[in-house]
Amino acid sequence: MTPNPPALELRAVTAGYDRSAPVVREASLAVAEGEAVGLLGPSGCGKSTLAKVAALLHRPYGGTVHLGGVQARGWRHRAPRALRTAVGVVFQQPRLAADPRLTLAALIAEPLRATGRKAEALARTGELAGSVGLGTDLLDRRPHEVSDGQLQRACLARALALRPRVLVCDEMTAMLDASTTAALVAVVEGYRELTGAALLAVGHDRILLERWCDRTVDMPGLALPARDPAPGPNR
Ligand SMILES: Nc1ncnc2c1ncn2[C@@H]1O[C@H](COP(=O)(O)OP(=O)(O)OP(=O)(O)O)[C@@H](O)[C@H]1O
Repeated sequence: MTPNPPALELRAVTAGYDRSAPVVREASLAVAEGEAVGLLGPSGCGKSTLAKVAALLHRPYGGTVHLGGVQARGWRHRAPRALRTAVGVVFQQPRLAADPRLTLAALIAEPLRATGRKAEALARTGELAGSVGLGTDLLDRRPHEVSDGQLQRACLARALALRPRVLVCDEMTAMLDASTTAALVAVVEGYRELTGAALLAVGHDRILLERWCDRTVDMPGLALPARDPAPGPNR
């Protein structure tokens, strides 16, 4: 029997913000269906950049991204809907990731509305809020009227709204206290148990990621060894 393709696969991805000096060079990584992989590495090594590439939010200069064996050929809004909705993402700073004008209810329902599922948005917003431990009394508030932890719960609910097969958590708990961290990790694990989704969790906290994930990888180790220079005439 042919094994299932990885839920997420990055092949020799080169990415960054200046083509002449990419921050990620030929990074390769595969996350199997149902697997949780922790991505570790020092600050500034390019973890978030790679996470954005994996979530189809940042176009790489080279290499390919595959979701469930399907190669991505567009990025951001140009990515085909089936691929865009296959991956959910939660960032470190909920205040940068959330539109300050939206109520938490509208924030959570954003992906459902954006994909034309208005009735489902109405029906499921309360359930999604409940699944991340957010009281329905908070749903009419805007981001500036809730705590970072509450807002991050709403961002996690938004990421889960379309039931993604892959969840990318980029330092999701870096700004949160220990009990909120444990609660959000438990939500992600509950979702994965229910759906078999794969997880790419990015962070600095080796202890947390080693406890949370099936395995961890170190960002510098993802880069392929530099190619040997082309042999010269005397080699
Ligand atoms: N939008 C951007 N424009 C230009 N440079 C950027 C941008 N975002 C990140 N960088 C630079 O790319 C490099 C890698 O950043 P990235 O955020 O991917 O690293 P990181 O490993 O996630 O860091 P940290 O652990 O501190 O979050 C850094 O030198 C950073 O300054």
